[in-house]
Amino acid sequence: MQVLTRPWGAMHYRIDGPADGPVVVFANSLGTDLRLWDQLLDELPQIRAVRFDKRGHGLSDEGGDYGVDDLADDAAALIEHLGLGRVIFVGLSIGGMIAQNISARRPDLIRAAVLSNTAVKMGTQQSWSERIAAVRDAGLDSIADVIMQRWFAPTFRARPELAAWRNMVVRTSGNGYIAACHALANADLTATTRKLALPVTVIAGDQDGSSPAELVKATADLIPGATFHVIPDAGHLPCVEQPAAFAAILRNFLQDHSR
Ligand SMILES: O=C(O)CCC(=O)CC(=O)O
Repeated sequence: MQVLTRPWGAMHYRIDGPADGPVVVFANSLGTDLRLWDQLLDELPQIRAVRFDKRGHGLSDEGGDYGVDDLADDAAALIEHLGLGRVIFVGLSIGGMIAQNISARRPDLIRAAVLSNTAVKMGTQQSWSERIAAVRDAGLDSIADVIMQRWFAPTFRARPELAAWRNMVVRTSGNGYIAACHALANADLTATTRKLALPVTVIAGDQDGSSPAELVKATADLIPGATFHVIPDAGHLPCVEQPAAFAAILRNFLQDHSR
């Protein structure tokens, strides 16, 4: 078990893959922990994968109130602590906001970025306030079924693994989830993301109910030179539903941009 001590508490992380593989750092989404990337990493045994549980998720401490800047600072601290040099950074949803933010603020640490199912701004103050109130009043269990509908296409929702993904959401700390909702409500990365000056590829799912493909494409269109891919038969977590398709995109991107 590996932990980096941050001023707010313990941040859990994990490293897999060969020491001489291209280093890829992964940031996960709201209500998921670093197991989000398990299926994808089965497809990519050649990479050195560094994953972490952001504050309030997985095995990390809750970490109080924070914004996307703070989450990006946590990722930067991990990259520096491990002496990883300049990495490829892959982030999904709020993890994709971390990827945009760290790419803009710490280009000394990021060689290229993959933005999955994310945008410069997600949701509205009202939608996040409603979600925060629901979690505060009735817990994550009360919204878990609706989340599963946004996350997964119907074929995946019929699979037995659905129960495990639902459990992952329900077992997330309520305080941790609410703090991440506040960070999402307050984040608008338009000004910095449109000035990104590194290679970026952007991935959407054609059935994403949380960050629809058009929203994701609008962010891709803002970034000079960014490429854009839509993965078919995938909702909000294409690395889970279509790991081979996601891995093919990442493999090509790594070929062009690692070392
Ligand atoms: O997944 C995220 O990080 C935020 C977007 C979202 O609202 C996901 C969901 O539908 O729960």
